[in-house]
Amino acid sequence: MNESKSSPDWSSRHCVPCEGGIDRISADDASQYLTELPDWSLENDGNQITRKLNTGDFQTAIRHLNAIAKLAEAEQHHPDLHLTGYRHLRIVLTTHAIGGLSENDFVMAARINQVVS
Ligand SMILES: C[C@H](O)[C@H](O)[C@H]1CNC2=NC(N)=NC(=O)C2=N1
Repeated sequence: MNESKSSPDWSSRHCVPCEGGIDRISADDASQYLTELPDWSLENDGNQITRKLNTGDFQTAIRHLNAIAKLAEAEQHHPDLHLTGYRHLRIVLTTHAIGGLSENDFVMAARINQVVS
């Protein structure tokens, strides 16, 4: 395992436009990356990462949702956002263009952590 995989410092990076043509990140590498992002889990055979945020109330959930939407537009990488039970937010990241995980998903996860903290 190389140094960049153990300390990628995702939050200092930005998403790179992706329209395919790159390899999906393997489930093994994704698990390693998630040691830096403990609120996130690997799902769907290693093709997506998710975070659940149980906020205190509807307004807080909407505030987080709007902050994530603004970030997604700035980075041009867009998570699926599920708001259920009026205050439970589930965030799903995958790279549609490759049908799996790219570095963009980990950059977004780290940046989402910053905007919802
Ligand atoms: C060129 C630009 O990166 C693409 O259109 C983006 C837009 N946002 C995206 N968001 C996500 N989650 N996956 C993508 O493949 C994707 N593609």
